[in-house]
Amino acid sequence: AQLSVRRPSRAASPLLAENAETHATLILLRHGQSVWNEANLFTGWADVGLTTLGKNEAAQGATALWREGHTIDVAYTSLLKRAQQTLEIVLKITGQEDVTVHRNWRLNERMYGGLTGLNKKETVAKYGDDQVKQWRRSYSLPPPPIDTDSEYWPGNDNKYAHIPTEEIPLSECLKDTVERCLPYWESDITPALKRGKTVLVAAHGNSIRGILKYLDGISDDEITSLEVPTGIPLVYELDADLKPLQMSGAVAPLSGRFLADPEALKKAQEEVANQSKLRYGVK
Ligand SMILES: O=C(O)[C@@H](CO)OP(=O)(O)O
Repeated sequence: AQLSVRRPSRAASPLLAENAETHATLILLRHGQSVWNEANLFTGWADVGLTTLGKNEAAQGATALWREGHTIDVAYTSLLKRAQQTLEIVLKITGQEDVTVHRNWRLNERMYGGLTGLNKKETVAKYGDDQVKQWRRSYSLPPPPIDTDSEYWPGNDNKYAHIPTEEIPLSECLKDTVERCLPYWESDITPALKRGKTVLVAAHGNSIRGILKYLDGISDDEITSLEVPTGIPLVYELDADLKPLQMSGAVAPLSGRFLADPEALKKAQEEVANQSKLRYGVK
């Protein structure tokens, strides 16, 4: 059944500085925990589904959005099922299953190259903390390329048969991810935002980090320490030039706000960073 949604007046959001006027709303959502997140494996374009916890995270994110009364006009996601499943859960729980969903490979996770399928902590044990940190978070140094014989090279997956071979990555750093995300941002997402729509993008940790770097003008250095947790919606209000408005409750360097209490958010962000720290957890 359609849930009733309370749409706050756009021009009078209590979360915005006085005189700031919202033209469009952008909601970014990383998928819930995937089977490979759970196993602590480098994932990238490997197409794995959500765990039960991941589905619950998506449901919690959906509830947080529903509580705030967001009415989604149009939704975008990647070609990977963990993001698609998350989006489906959100639209179902918020009673908005009729929303049009656009899927595009340019919103995929960063392609993890030769690291795809390796355990993050085992990789640290083998190559060292510094090397893995660089591979995970350096802005412009890509991990080693994947072998084109590998089952994880997207060129061997018919889902990507429509993409020219030279555009199918062998490995990507965040800079590469930004460069392949932005053309889609400009061609397909920007027009909806320009028309004042409320847009939901269900994507991935690193494709969202790339969009945030662009939106908030975050430096190459600062982006290395920004983590995006699973299943917590991140809401941006944009002005008519699509510049982000500073929202109260936002944590620098972001001007949008995560729908989570600050302590829970910090803990979730630290957990992402700690996935490649040997002394944390068991996997
Ligand atoms: O493995 C991946 O594809 C990503 C997201 O899960 O991991 P990381 O946070 O290490 O970049």
